[in-house]
Amino acid sequence: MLRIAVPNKGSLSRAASDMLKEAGYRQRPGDRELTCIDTANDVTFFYLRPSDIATYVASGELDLGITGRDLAINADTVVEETLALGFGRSTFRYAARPGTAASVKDLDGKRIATSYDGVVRRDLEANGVKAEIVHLAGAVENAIVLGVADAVADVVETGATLRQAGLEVFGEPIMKSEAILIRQSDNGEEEEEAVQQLLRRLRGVLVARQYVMLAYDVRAELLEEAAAVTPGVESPTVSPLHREGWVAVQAMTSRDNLHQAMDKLYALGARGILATNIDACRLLMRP
Ligand SMILES: Nc1ncnc2c1ncn2[C@@H]1O[C@H](COP(=O)(O)OP(=O)(O)OP(=O)(O)O)[C@@H](O)[C@H]1O
Ligand SMILES: O=P(O)(O)OC[C@H]1O[C@H](OP(=O)(O)OP(=O)(O)O)[C@H](O)[C@@H]1O
Ligand SMILES: [Mg+2]
Repeated sequence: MLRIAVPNKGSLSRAASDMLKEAGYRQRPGDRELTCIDTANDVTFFYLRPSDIATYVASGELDLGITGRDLAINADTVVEETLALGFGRSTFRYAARPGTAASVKDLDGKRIATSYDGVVRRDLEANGVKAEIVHLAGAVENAIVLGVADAVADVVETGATLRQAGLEVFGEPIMKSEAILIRQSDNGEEEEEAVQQLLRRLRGVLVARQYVMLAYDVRAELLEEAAAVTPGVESPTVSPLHREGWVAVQAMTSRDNLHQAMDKLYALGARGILATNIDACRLLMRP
């Protein structure tokens, strides 16, 4: 039976369970259960603090886990990123009172408050900066006004928390994060079929979220121009229409430029342009 770690609370918890449900797995009914057995798929899910998940996966006790890339890098253990899951996006940045610092180099000899000591230590080392790391469990933005640090290093999503604390980011982002699927690095074992299946299902969810199915009718002589607007993943499907000289086209189209594509098709003379959600899929996407 496959054993998978899922965040039990925090920013990633709900989205991780939702993604697994979309991929056809059973999830716990509430938010207090610590495990959930999915007998149909032969998987047990363990609900753990996201910052502990890399430790369990690295030890080999659990086969896979969902956590944040920043948390995985922050852990003392090494794990492998198997798949980026497209939610829980954030950046990890330094911040201080406006005008105090312009780059990481200005942190030499200063005190930096953070909950992510590992990420900060690595970044300071990479930049040859010697600074004191002040570990705090959370709400690190308060550390400057309360006098325990000169700068902070923390997760920034919208930037609202920093603004409220009167702080400004400075320097290059330390890292970009999102939720990722992790496994033990180099465990030397052939990937089990159950792992392959989970990966196929999660990739299917990613594609289903990213694409819509676009269908339209167009005059046959305009097909090449229309197909250039909607090339699909492999190639658009073209079917004859009862109406002489017209064809029906279907192609997967990225949500990001869906409306531009629909406008172009309409201008070209395509009609009956319909976009529908994809609920699930199995595809071989080119990288
Ligand atoms: N706005 C956000 N705040 C915090 N973490 C976020 C945010 N957006 C994305 N994340 C990601 O969520 C993970 C942090 O998970 P964690 O469970 O610590 O969240 P949390 O909301 O800070 O929970 P906690 O209540 O334990 O502080 C990191 O990978 C982080 O990059
Ligand atoms: O850029 P924003 O959208 O404001 O989000 C980032 C903030 O959210 C998180 O705090 P959280 O609510 O998890 O509290 P914590 O600091 O106690 O973990 C994070 O630590 C930042 O403080
Ligand atoms: Mg937090």
